[in-house]
Amino acid sequence: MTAATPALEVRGLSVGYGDGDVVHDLDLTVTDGVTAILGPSGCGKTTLLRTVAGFVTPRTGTVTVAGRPVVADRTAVAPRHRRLGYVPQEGGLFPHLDVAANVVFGLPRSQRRAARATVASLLELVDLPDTLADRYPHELSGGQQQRVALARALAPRPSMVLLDEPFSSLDAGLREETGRAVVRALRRRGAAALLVTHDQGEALSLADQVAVMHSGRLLQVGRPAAVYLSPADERVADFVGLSVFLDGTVTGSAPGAVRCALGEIGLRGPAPAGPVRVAVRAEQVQVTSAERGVAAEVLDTSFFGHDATVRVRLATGELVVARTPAGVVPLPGERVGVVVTGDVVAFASDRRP
Ligand SMILES: Nc1ncnc2c1ncn2[C@@H]1O[C@H](COP(=O)(O)OP(=O)(O)OP(=O)(O)O)[C@@H](O)[C@H]1O
Repeated sequence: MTAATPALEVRGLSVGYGDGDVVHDLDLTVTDGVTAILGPSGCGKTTLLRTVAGFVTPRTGTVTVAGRPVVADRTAVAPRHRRLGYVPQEGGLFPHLDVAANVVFGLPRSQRRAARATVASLLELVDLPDTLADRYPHELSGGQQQRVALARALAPRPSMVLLDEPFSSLDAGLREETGRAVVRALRRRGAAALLVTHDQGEALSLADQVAVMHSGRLLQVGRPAAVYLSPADERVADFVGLSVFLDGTVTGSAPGAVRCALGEIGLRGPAPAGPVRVAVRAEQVQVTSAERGVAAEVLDTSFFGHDATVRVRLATGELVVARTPAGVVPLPGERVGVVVTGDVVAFASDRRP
């Protein structure tokens, strides 16, 4: 594989189990690094991952791993020969084998015996101490189990690792720490990764590239900031981040601006002239004193510690959500003013989800 050879190329992939397809004519290129497949439950993320792994046979399409076709016209390379690592949701460690035996399990039999030093270096790779080598999976925390599962997946030096919701069973703090450790290990090893998740925070914070999936199709593939700041359509804006959508009009009277119930707001990126749907991120909405901004009444609030969300109803009837600092949360029923900071994106009105 040369530096220019993508770690993974998927072209025209359609996959179904019965009558209809659950993945439709999908294209995806992973150059290197971590690509997150982000989408709601049932959109086909796991099916895509399992098809790349070779556990599911597609109806049509091709899959190329590090320049080598593994699914093509008359080719279907067996899963174990695809040079891919696989980390399932709950690690999938063998309960009757200790950590060392689990880690070397993916290596050819001839290499397993001489592997004590290999075990130590693989555990070090995932930031675990060698002292865990003799423990059994039930003697490890959930985060440690996932790191061992990654060490096992990386042992045969795959060009890419497939991770299926690997952190979903971990609690919030552990999830973040384990996620960072896993990405560090992948980078150290120079392995690309496809990470399936329905957690947008995980996708945005861990991945180099985010592919937003909906009903078996990819709506947008791009860097995390691009997907967040310039969503391709209303469905992406709705699924990634917390937004409110308001009817608006791009009149052209103020260039690069849109008029909606929150006033006239600058536009980020192009928007069609005429009626549009305006996406305003909750963190762009400031709740202030009633004398300022657009008049509103507080409906309810949710306190999260690091911040809070405040749901308000505008005098025009529209509901708007604001993300506010946790120290200044107004009370339900309070009359407030609402101000938008920064630019917004807008989509043609006929492209509602
Ligand atoms: N083995 C199977 N046989 C039949 N239908 C299946 C099978 N596996 C998945 N499906 C269906 O295919 C669709 C996509 O499922 P898939 O598991 O790929 O989605 P997902 O996005 O990974 O969902 P989740 O996040 O809930 O795991 C769903 O409607 C599901 O019911």
